[in-house]
Amino acid sequence: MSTVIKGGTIVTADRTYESDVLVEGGRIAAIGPNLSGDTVVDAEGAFVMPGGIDPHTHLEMPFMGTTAAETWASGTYAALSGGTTMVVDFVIPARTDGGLLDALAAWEEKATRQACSDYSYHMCVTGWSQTVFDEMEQIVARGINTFKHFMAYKGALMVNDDEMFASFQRCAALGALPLVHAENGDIVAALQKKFMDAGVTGPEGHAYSRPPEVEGEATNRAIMIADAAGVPVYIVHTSSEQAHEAIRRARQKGMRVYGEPLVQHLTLDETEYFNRDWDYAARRVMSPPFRDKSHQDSLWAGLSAGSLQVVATDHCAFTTEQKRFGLKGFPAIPNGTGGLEDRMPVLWTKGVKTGRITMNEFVAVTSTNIAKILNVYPRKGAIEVGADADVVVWDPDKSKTISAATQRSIIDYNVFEGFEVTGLPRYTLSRGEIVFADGKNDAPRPGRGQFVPRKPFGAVNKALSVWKDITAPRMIERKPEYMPIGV
Ligand SMILES: NC(=O)NCCC(=O)O
Ligand SMILES: [Zn+2]
Ligand SMILES: [Zn+2]
Repeated sequence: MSTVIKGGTIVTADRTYESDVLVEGGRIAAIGPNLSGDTVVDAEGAFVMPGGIDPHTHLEMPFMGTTAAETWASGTYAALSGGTTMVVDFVIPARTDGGLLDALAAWEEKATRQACSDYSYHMCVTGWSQTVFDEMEQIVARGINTFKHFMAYKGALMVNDDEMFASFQRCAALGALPLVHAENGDIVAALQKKFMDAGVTGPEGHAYSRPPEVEGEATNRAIMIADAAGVPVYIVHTSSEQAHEAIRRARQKGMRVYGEPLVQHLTLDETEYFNRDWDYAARRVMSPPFRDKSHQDSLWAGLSAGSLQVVATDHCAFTTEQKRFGLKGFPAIPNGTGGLEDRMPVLWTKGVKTGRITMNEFVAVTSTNIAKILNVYPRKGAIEVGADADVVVWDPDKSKTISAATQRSIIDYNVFEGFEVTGLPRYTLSRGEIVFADGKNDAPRPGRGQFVPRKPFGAVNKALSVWKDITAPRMIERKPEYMPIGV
């Protein structure tokens, strides 16, 4: 059985051209004019792009005394309906001194049964021990080449500098990439207490207690630790000019540092937390919080200039009922928002249609760049012969108003409620299978999604370790005649 995507314009990270795409056995078999196949997918007037990759999700994650309500089944269906064909989810060990393999087993149990889209994992390092050191190697052998570190969430997920340094060195040795949630967790905890003591108990206190400086400081520190350990580093949910500045500066110095703004931070601002409706404001509580417009401008500039590489969602969706756990005080509001379904349409509307980014940059930041960073390119993130046929047929004229009432996500609200978006998937194909067709409401089969293993990094980590070795501080050989006598 073959499928031909006919009459469209292919848009990749570096080219735009008219061509048909032939799909066989789940892969792209040919690209060229006048191709034919058993099934025809109409791409007339549409753009044919690599399916989106969202490298930052927390589906059914146990967190802050509850569990994120978005399931693997609903979240990955929502993703496909918005043009995202692969998600990368964070595995969180239940213990700080190990349990990486147990946590992976728990995540596999949920994902293999339910995932509609392809998926991969990042492993979180939430403490340091000989067991963590040993298990990291086995995690890499299982196809996971990224380890996440939280500099915030004191008393829960947070790691200290020495633990991070140890883990980063281990990443360097294993050919893995460390990821960092960069906020100064000690200062956040102190500011949370300060605002609670002052009677600021509502969601606005969440934003006040996590100012951009807290993020900028931690980003600088994470970069310094990565440099000392001789490993590249990826900063998740970069939300502020201060963090972006740290990344920019490091990159100018030749360091391999990557930055990931979220579509929420690009399009929603801090006034959301000042809304008089408690539920409205609490539903938007996430870390880092939404910032003011000047930070948004900085993030958009970073995407077009190349100092920021990826747009993700950090999809970590709690219901209104769950958000109300923090009614007595904002520190207890579960942190996280949704966005999986809306990332591509919102970014297209607010980015491509406004001229902030080009179509090719859109493909780069939603798919190709992260495929390269995660070492799955060109199997994913490419329209190339031999690549997985993860393709979105994008209709640039199709519009809708985002609404919780019509979304696939099972959450009872949407932070983009009322956004008018133009540019939506007409079809989404995952390994050649049509998993979303506009106007049809059949969800793809849960469990059809496949785990995508990722090999350790060769070139980048090797280059860095060779250079670090050449430039390493060395002992100075001193002849006896240059040494003090009789001491
Ligand atoms: N971002 C957020 O508020 N929740 C998810 C966990 C994290 O990534 O920090
Ligand atoms: Zn985070
Ligand atoms: Zn996250």
